[in-house]
Amino acid sequence: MTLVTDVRLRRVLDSRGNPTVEADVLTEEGGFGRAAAPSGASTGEYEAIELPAAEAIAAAREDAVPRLVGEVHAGNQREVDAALHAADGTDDFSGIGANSAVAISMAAAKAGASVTGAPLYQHLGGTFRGNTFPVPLGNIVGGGEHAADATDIQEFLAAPVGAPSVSEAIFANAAVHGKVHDILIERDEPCGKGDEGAWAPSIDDSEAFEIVDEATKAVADEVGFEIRFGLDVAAAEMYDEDEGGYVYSDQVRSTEEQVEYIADLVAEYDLKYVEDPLDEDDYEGFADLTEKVGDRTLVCGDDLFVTNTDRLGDGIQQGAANSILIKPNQIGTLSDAFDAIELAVENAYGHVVSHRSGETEDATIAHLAVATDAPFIKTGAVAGERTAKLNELIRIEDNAV
Ligand SMILES: O=C(O)[C@@H](CO)OP(=O)(O)O
Ligand SMILES: [Mg+2]
Repeated sequence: MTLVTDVRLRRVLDSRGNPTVEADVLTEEGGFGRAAAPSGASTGEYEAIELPAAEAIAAAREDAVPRLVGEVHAGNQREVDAALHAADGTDDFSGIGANSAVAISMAAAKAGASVTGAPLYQHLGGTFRGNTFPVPLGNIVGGGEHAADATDIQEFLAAPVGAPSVSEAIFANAAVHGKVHDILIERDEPCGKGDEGAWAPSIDDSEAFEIVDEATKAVADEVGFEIRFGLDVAAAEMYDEDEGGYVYSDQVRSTEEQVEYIADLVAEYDLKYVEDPLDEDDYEGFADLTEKVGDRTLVCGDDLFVTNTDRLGDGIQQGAANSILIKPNQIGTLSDAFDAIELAVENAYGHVVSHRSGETEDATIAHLAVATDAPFIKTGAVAGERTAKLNELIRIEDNAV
């Protein structure tokens, strides 16, 4: 019923204005799915390889499309993703590009869903999904690789943990984003936005903590539920062995100092979430910090784990982090992302489904989060390519997909 009859690939724009891969998958019975690959800026060293879009498309047309058309069923995700791996022939998707792979993998899932008539989250997660929703982590202020002359820490993320519904959580994050703008104007700190729509003022991290703390508290008072906040430190981008550790604008912190610094921030601001607080090779540092603060906050591995079951397995063994960021394009297929989620869940690690800094209107990750009962989703607070996912969550909640 879902035999693939055609796969079409094209270059489209991502939110940074770069070309990315869009895939259409067509099946018997008129099934159709379309999806596009996102793209990172603070990419992890161990991620699957993204090729230039034109190159990825040419390679996929040559090697993958013949293994898909007339050969696999879009409704059988493992069959589709195994064909992508076989076509690629490497262990990091450097053959056809993780961007071609993930676009085809997600488009096939949508095509499979369209034939059965089920919403994508239900096709992926089964009939018992759709009643629980992730807490959206909303990027409010940021810098790092996502904006020049802004904070050292890449993302300050609102976490509306007490929201009674996902839509109220989403609107609360937008309100925090608006409140931060008001405070910045009061402080005479006019600014633009970074790649994900977060404010990117030329302030230091300590001022950003003050402002985000004030804004989350003010909005929590207005809406009447708890809003905490968290960070993506993206520490691998700061780490420089030759400099002796983590290079901030005003100082260099050794690994021990970095662990202490983050633990102090968790205590002082009651942080709900800390992503990539240490370098992507430092399992030990992650384990130290998790030991110190893991009972009160989520310590999340993004560049550390890169949605990869081998790296997550190592982390579980060493007690490094207590949650994993899930980015399908880091690993190349939905099947691989599901494997990482299953391993995490089996080991009581939380999973946080995530966008990339370069995004499209594609809303697959909203469905992936609901399908897997993810406790959190990180997909921005404002900006069209971010609201595409947030508004899809609102529609899923409203049974309108
Ligand atoms: O570090 C991150 O978590 C992501 C998304 O916020 O950024 P990028 O896509 O640039 O890796
Ligand atoms: Mg990150």
